Amino acid sequence: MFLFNNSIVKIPYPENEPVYSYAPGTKERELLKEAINELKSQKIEIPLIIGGKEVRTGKLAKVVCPHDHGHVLAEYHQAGEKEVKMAIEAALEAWKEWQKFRWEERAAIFLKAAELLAGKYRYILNAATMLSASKNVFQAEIDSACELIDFWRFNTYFMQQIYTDQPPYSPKPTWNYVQHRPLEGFIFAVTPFNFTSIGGNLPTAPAIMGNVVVWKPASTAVYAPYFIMKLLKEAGLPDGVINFIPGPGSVVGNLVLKDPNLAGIHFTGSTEVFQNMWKVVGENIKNYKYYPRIVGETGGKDFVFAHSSADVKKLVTALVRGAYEYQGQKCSAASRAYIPKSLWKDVKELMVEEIKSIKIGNPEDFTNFFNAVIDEAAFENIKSYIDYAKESNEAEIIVGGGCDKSVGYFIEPTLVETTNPKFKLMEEEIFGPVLTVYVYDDDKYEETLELCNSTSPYGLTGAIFGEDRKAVSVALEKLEYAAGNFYVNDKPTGAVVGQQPFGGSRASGTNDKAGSYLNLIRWVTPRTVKENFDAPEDYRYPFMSEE
Ligand SMILES: NC(=O)c1ccc[n+]([C@@H]2O[C@H](COP(=O)([O-])OP(=O)(O)OC[C@H]3O[C@@H](n4cnc5c(N)ncnc54)[C@H](O)[C@@H]3O)[C@@H](O)[C@H]2O)c1
Ligand SMILES: N[C@@H](CCC=O)C(=O)O
Repeated sequence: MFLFNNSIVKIPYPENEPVYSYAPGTKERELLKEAINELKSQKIEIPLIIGGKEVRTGKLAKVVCPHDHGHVLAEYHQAGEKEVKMAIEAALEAWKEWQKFRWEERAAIFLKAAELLAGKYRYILNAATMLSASKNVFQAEIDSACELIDFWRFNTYFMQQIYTDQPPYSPKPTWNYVQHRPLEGFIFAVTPFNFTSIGGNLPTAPAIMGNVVVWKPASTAVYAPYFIMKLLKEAGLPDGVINFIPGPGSVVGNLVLKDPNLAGIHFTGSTEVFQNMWKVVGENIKNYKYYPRIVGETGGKDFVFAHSSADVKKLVTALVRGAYEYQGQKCSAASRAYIPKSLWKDVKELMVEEIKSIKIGNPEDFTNFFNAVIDEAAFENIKSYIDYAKESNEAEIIVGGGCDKSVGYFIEPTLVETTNPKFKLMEEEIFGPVLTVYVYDDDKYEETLELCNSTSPYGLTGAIFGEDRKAVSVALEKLEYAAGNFYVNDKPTGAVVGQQPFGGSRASGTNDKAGSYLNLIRWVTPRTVKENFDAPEDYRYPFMSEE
């Protein structure tokens, strides 16, 4: 199984996967429609995958289309205590071989996975994401196809960068070098519902670096991950390197987190869940064999801040895309905006016109820009914020606000204006298509930047719009810690692997930047080796000699 190769090989220089258009008449459109029809015509059964084997528990849960919740796409088996133990054992068993694989072999597996996804799996993964997460074709393509392909191509490249990073100096007669070993133990990957690519990246980033993984996907995102497991097997990933155990977060999480062999957590999801996981780790710290690495990207309250010199059309496009693409269910989505009084009339008029033109419905109809939110719990939570705004005398719904869950979980793109810059909707993450605007006096630019910086506990993404360079510079300075991904005259969403490493700090996470060497470096434990080619033979130092 090992490649005997005495050459120093190089990973191909990665390039971002092109985004297909799916315009009428294109081949990709035809293939995607075929894949959608195929998935819709069947109800599949999704097993757990432990040590490469399919495991069925009989404790079944449903996968439905959020835009048509009567349509069941699959039933999946849920893990309990027995399966959690089996998954950890299978991972630890696989560790013995996997950590010995040469890095070129690991790279080859993930580069092949990228090609499989760029080719025959592209349509199945996109169709699965459209149907089970309610994404339009463009949102599916940039996520489940392009971003995941990019993660695999770029991460293998970054792996090589990490391995080549060596101590700069070895004075004669010594040779110093660093071996970037995988962690001892297993990594617990816990993934969110909203990005298939994050689902694929969190277990594979540690695996690329030679680690073994127990993967718990979100209960609302089991469908597309199941196809990722199939793809990885076809790419040659050995059994047991990644073990797939869907199940209730609290049940699976608590069991895994207390295992003494836990070497790391790779999490993306809400701040609350992450903080609880950290707490469990803290409470069990004496029981672990190693200090678990904790990497988590969590919530956001992302902002767009406009200066009076902003271009109104560009600002409005960024607000509409930033707030309403994928129904605002991106951790990076614009959910609060600060607009100067001098621009508000024009911005408001154009926003209302644009929002009213947004076509809402099933993603299978490619003319729809906007689809459903993920499930009933999300629907009720988002609606509660809209109801709160409706009832408040500090806010007004400018457009939208309608909610209907009779067929699918549909919430209209909603624009709220508030007179209170600390209004609840300006502070808390809603994770839905609700954008709240605070209109400020033009001459209070700097004070309002400070307000923006101190309003929410998060620090994920943000954007400044303005043609006046001095105003942009002031914003860059005043908002230095307000966002881990900061945009100048661009929307705060849509980071691309290899271009804008992604993540935030404050309550938004550990900022270990997905899609960069900064993330991969968390999955190695370096050993420094000093070889001495001419070791001293006398313990005495020269200064001790007699004159
Ligand atoms: N910063 C980022 O890069 C980023 C990216 C995507 C999503 N997010 C955040 O994710 C959230 C939305 O995703 P979600 O609804 O899937 O989040 P969530 O926190 O509800 O769930 C995330 C994962 O945690 C699991 N989980 C829940 N309770 C658990 C427990 N006690 N122990 C272990 N695991 C547990 C869930 O089953 C799921 O797999 C938003 O807050 C969003 O901002 C952040
Ligand atoms: N990386 C994505 C957000 C991921 C979170 O949901 C973006 O930049 O929009």
